[in-house]
Amino acid sequence: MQFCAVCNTNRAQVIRPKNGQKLCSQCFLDAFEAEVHTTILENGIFSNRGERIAVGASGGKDSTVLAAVLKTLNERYNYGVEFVLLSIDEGIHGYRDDSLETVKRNAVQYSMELCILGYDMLYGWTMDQVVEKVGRKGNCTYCGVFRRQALDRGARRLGISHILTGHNADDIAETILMNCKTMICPDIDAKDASMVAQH
Ligand SMILES: Nc1ncnc2c1ncn2[C@@H]1O[C@H](COP(=O)(O)OP(=O)(O)OP(=O)(O)O)[C@@H](O)[C@H]1O
Repeated sequence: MQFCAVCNTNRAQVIRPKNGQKLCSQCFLDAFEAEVHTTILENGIFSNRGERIAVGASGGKDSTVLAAVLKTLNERYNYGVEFVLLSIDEGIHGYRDDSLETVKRNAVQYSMELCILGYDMLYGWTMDQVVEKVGRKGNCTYCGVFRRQALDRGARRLGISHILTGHNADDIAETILMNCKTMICPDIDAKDASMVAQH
């Protein structure tokens, strides 16, 4: 059995990809929260007390962790800001419906206001209808562009000028690989790029 590199008492349960450190779950949570807090302070992310800030909430693990850690730190360090969950329903049957249920539960659990906006409300088309019209090829590109704009429009409707998203290091690596692919490796597709990013 390997012991946690920080407390040296509990069993190590996580290997941190960024530094190879083996930590128990409590020490991992402590380190993660401390790093997020430091990033918030160093970058002056919450400089306007009383400001309402949107959290892009997809119902997936990254944005759920984001909402949870923001609630914890806002209470612990009294940033004095208010978070509003903003969810975009692309209108993809059998895909977003389930995750929106998670967002609704999160809103209750974290006591955050929730705003759900659909592509149908914003653009007059659901993604299912777009696919029916243009086919499957390239539909992720349409969807990604619509989603970014939908988050902007949603925030404007709420009178909010800042949006936080749960993009992580893998997402950034994937974006870089996808942007490079035409130059260095034209055959790589999004799934391959994502797998490379994770390694
Ligand atoms: N439908 C959505 N509504 C609101 N925000 C979204 C939506 N989809 C994505 N986002 C925001 O963009 C971030 C990155 O989205 P991406 O599609 O890469 O999902 P992901 O990396 O799987 O994250 P998650 O686990 O939160 O779904 C999410 O963490 C979230 O903050």
